[in-house]
Order: sequence, then C-alpha cells, then structure tokens
Amino acid sequence: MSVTRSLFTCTRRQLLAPSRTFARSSAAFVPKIQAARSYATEKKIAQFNGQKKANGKYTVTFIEGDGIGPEVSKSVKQIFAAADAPIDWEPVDVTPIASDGPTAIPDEAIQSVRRNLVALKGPLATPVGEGHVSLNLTLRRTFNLFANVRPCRSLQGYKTPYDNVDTVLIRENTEGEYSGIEHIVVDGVVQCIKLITREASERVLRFAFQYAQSIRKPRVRVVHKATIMKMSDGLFLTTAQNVAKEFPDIEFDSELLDNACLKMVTDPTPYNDIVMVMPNLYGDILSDMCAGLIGGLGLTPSGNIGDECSIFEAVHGSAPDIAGKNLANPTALLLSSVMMLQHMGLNSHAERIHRAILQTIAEGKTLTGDLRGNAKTDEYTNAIIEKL
Ligand SMILES: NC(=O)C1=CN([C@@H]2O[C@H](COP(=O)(O)OP(=O)(O)OC[C@H]3O[C@@H](n4cnc5c(N)ncnc54)[C@H](O)[C@@H]3O)[C@@H](O)[C@H]2O)C=CC1
Ligand SMILES: O=C(O)CCC(=O)C(=O)O
Ligand SMILES: [Mg+2]
Repeated sequence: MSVTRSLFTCTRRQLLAPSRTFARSSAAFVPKIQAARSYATEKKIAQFNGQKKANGKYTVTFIEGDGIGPEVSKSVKQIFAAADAPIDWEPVDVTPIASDGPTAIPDEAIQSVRRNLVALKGPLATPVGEGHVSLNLTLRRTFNLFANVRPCRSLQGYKTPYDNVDTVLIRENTEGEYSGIEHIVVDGVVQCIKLITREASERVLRFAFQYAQSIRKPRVRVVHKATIMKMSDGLFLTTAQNVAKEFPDIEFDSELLDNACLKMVTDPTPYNDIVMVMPNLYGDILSDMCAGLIGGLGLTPSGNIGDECSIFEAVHGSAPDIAGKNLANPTALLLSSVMMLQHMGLNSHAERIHRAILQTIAEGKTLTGDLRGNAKTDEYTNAIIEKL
C-alpha cells in the first residue's frame, strides 16, 4: 500500500521534538502547531475523488449517538459549516431493529455507510448485562472495520504531568475478547471465548506496519499476554513475527500488557517512537489509559478503518453524567473529524480546523470543565469558529 504524504506529514525530527507548553496570558497567541499526520492511501483518496458531487461536496454518514453525542455532533457541524468544509452530512439512525436473532442495524444506515464509504459517529451507549449487544461493536463487524487507530498527543497549553506524549495504538477491532461468544456451561459457570484468527491478526498487523511507515515511526510493538494466553495471544504474536519479515525497514518487538501499563504511566515518552498493536480488549483499555496521560477522554480521537468503509469516532462513550448540560468537550469528535478529512484526502480543510482547535486550547481562555475551564460546549465551539 503506497501512502500519500500531505501537508500534515512531518519529519521524524519534528515528530520526536518535545512540545512546549505555552503561557496562557499571551494575547495574539499563535502556537507552533504540531501537525496531524496523514495516513490516507492513494487508493482510498481515489475512491473518495470518485464520490465528489457536481457541487464539489462529499456526502458523509453522520450517526450522532447517545448521551453527549448530539451536543458534540452539533459542535462539529457548526465548525464544518464555518470552515466551508465540503461535506454534506447524511444523518442516520442506528437504533437496533427488534428481532429474536442477533442485534441488527437498520438497513438504511448500512446502505448509507456503504454508499458514502465513510461515517462520523458519536458515542453509542451499551446496556450493562442484559439488553442489546454493543452497536459500536456491531458496526465494526458489519463493515469489517478491522483496525481501530487511536492516536494520543499532548496538547500545547494544557499542562499534564507529561508534556510530550505522542502515542499511537492500533487495536484489532473485529474479534478477540469482544467476539461475543458467551454461554452458560451449567448454572454458576459461564464461558466466554476469545477468538483469535491468523487471518484477522495478519490484516491488522500488516496495517500497523504500513501505518508506522506512513507516519514515520521506526518501530512496531505487539502488546500481549502470550505468557498466559499461550495459544490465542501466542498466535497473534507469532503472526506478528512473520508479518514483521515483510517490513525490514521497521523495527519490531513485543511487550507484556501489564508491564506496558506500568511503563507508560511512569514515563510515556519512550513510546513516542512506537506504533503499538494489540488484541481488542487490551486496546480498549490501554486507549482510555493513554487518554488519561494527556488530559482525558474529551481529547482523544479514533478511526475504525476497513478495506471498503471507515467510521471515525471519539474514544469516549456517551458520558451520561454530563449529558444534556452543555458541558461536554467536543474536541475528541472534532479531532476524529480531522482524521476523517485526512482519510478522504481533504488535507487543507483538515489543517484549517485542526489549527483552530489547537490554537483555542493553547490560548487557554475558553476551555470546558474537563480541562479545568468553565466554558460551555457552545462557548468553546464559538471560540474555535473565531479562530477559523
Ligand atoms: N465508542 C463508543 O461509542 C463508546 C461507548 N461507550 C458507552 O458509553 C456509556 C458510558 O460509558 P462510561 O464508562 O461512562 O464512559 P464515558 O467515556 O462515557 O465517560 C467516562 C468519563 O469521562 C467523561 N467524558 C467522556 N467524554 C467526555 C467529553 N467529551 N467531555 C468531557 N468529559 C467526558 C465522562 O463525563 C465520564 O466522567 C456506556 O453505555 C458505554 O457502553 C463507552 C465507550 C466508547
Ligand atoms: O461499545 C461499547 O459499549 C464500548 C466500546 C468501547 O469502550 C470502545 O470502543 O472504546
Ligand atoms: Mg473503550
């Protein structure tokens, strides 16, 4: 897979340069923007070029989601309109169809994503214990979105214990512990099967190496527990060792999950050189932990990437504790929408929106509560719009 470089790609030296924390008081403040990085492939961009309409716009499916979903979605829509981003949103409802069989997403929503090739998605709540299976997982499986890319970068101007975090985590997204194979053996004994296949492992591992090449990180690291899950994580690890041979320019190693957690919270900076790749559950947990290193779930984006379609969404959930109160930080979904624009090859639009977000945070005057500010979601949104 060849990779298109864009305005967003940067040199290895830039990648590894420590970011600076900016004084909040400076008036006409213009932060040195740490560029986002493109990983769009020429094939994908050609596909999107074919989707361009006569009016110069592209249609993108929009799933607003639950809880804070409509609030953060409104922010994205307002900012895209103010930035003249060439996107027509196609809203769809993914409320599951009631059926006796497995949870099903309405056909209209499925056709919309297939037609548009890309969707932006707010959080979807999953009931604990009983009730429908996760619609997030259902969407990922329906469209075979095999790689969940979760980058996590320190934001200039928002001080955390570590100033220059720049991690990338890739999570296998279709199987593993989230295969949904659970059954009662006898009363009081439940079995849950972790499914690992060579085919799905190879697919996500190859993606991880290609992704490392595209963003110029020198190393891929598998995070695993093959000491305990000798056969399942063992298969993931040995598959990685084989795939690594196809990429002699990328270094490869592996690390146990528990040790990786300890080392990352002690000092995450050595991980800036690495693309981490891992089975589903580990990636889910480790990505929330990484979010904690840079200021929380309000900040971290993600992309669910497949061969045909892709769905971009924040790492966070529906945040029921703050839903409907105009308190949510829309940055995570906004940065996901920036990743989406890059994925479509719309780099100048991505850069414009990205720059305005980073400037607003770096200035530090209008921040939401999760970032120790007192701005409402719409005040923060307006502050970004002023920067466009
Ligand atoms: N991809 C998705 O759609 C995801 C959906 N979920 C679902 O979301 C629901 C709630 O899950 P929780 O465990 O409570 O996780 P959560 O991510 O919704 O919230 C965890 C904490 O982070 C805060 N938070 C999250 N996003 C924020 C934002 N944008 N701005 C400011 N604060 C933010 C919340 O207020 C809460 O204190 C569950 O039903 C879960 O299944 C959870 C994670 C991902
Ligand atoms: O589907 C869910 O309910 C949670 C999914 C999740 O935690 C994630 O995608 O990070
Ligand atoms: Mg999660």
